[in-house]
This record gives sequence, C-alpha cells and structure tokens, in this order.
Amino acid sequence: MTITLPDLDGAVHTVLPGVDVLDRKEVEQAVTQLVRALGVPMDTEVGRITPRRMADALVQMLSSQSWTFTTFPNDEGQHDLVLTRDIPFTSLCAHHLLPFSGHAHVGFYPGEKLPGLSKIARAVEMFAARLQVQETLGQQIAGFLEEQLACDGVGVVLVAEHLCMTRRGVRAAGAETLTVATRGRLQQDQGARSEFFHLAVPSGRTA
Ligand SMILES: Nc1nc2c(ncn2[C@@H]2O[C@H](COP(=O)(O)OP(=O)(O)OP(=O)(O)O)[C@@H](O)[C@H]2O)c(=O)[nH]1
Ligand SMILES: [Zn+2]
Repeated sequence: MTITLPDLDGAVHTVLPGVDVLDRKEVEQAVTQLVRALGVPMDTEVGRITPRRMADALVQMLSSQSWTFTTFPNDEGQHDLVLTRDIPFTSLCAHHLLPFSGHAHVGFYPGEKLPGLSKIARAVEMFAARLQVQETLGQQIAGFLEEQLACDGVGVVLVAEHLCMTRRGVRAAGAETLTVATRGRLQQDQGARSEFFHLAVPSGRTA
C-alpha cells in the first residue's frame, strides 16, 4: 500500500493512498430517495439539486486525497515531547451520520525520526474522513503515528461535540466528550503522561 522514497538529505517521503470508497452516483440516487421521503416535491430546486449537493458533501467528508508523510532524521536528538495542539477536525458519527467536531491534541516522544508537523494534522484529517466513533478515531491516529514514526510514545486527546447528542435525542447542549489514546511511554510512564496532559489540556481549556 505504501511507497517509500528516501532522498539525498535523509528525508523520507512515504506516499499514502487516498481513500475514496463512495460511489457518487449511487449516493446521489439514495439521497434522491431520502429527499422524496422527506416530502420534497421533485420538480422544485431542492428536489432537483439537493441530492447532488448532499452527495458531493458526503463524498467530500468521507474521502481523503493521497498525501505524503515526510520525516526527517532526528539529528539533534529531540527526545523531549513534541506536541501539536488545537488541530480542528470534523467527522461523521457512525451511529447517526451527523457531524461531530472539535480539536485534536497530539504529542509524541520522538525516536530516530521527526515528522513534518503538518503531517500530524493530515493524519487526523485522514482518519476523520470516515464514518467514525470518537474512541476509534483517537486509537487509529495513535496507532498510525506510532507505526510511521517508530517513536517512544504517542498521545492523542480528542475533545469534540457530537451533534447527535447535543442537538437531537437527549439534547445535552454544551456537552463535549474527551477521549485519550496513548501508546508506548505515554501509556506506561506516569511522568510522561503528566507532562503530556498538563501541556495538552491545561485545566479550563475546551473544544
Ligand atoms: N462511545 C461512543 N458513542 C457514540 C459516539 N457517537 C455517538 N455515540 C452514541 O451511540 C449511541 C447509539 O445508541 P442507540 O440507542 O443505538 O441510538 P439512539 O436511539 O439514537 O440513542 P440516543 O442518542 O440516546 O437517542 C448513542 O448513545 C450515541 O450518543 C462515539 O463517538 N462514541
Ligand atoms: Zn451519533
């Protein structure tokens, strides 16, 4: 699935394939049925155009483009925490097909290579572009980064609002869910965990 192309400066560019599982035409047909079932006359603008708009929106939210995970040699020995906070994400809840969105805070203790920082946000974006459960999203991001970086530890904190919980059903307006996914040192070492959580989610910070 992945092609690794080392270059002369020691950077490694791992090409990750895009994910494009939706049949756009089929989705549009299904949305047409849905719009009809919602009582919309099909000879109106909404009846004619909304199925295409919604199909495009679903394809956009549930597909990811091919991208390149670039790493650099950790020549200066950065073995202290590297943390990227406040990465925005939006995903679609697998239970209700409604958005859940918030922020990811992703930290790691580097091993022999350092990622280009934007690649952390791209990893979040890639796994968010599927029907998801928040816990699974965090675990997938953590597992992916641990594998790509062969690092000492990874931590992923996600803080999100689920519209299925705040705008319908129980309508718990303002509720947010925080999930934690850790690997390696960030799973086992209390000192590392404290440092990570202290910096990733200082008390009072929210999604
Ligand atoms: N653990 C977890 N649960 C989620 C997530 N997204 C949605 N859910 C929950 O999935 C559950 C689905 O429960 P069901 O009882 O089958 O669905 P429902 O009848 O619509 O439930 P209500 O939302 O309580 O009205 C709900 O409790 C949702 O809040 C998520 O990311 N993680
Ligand atoms: Zn839901």
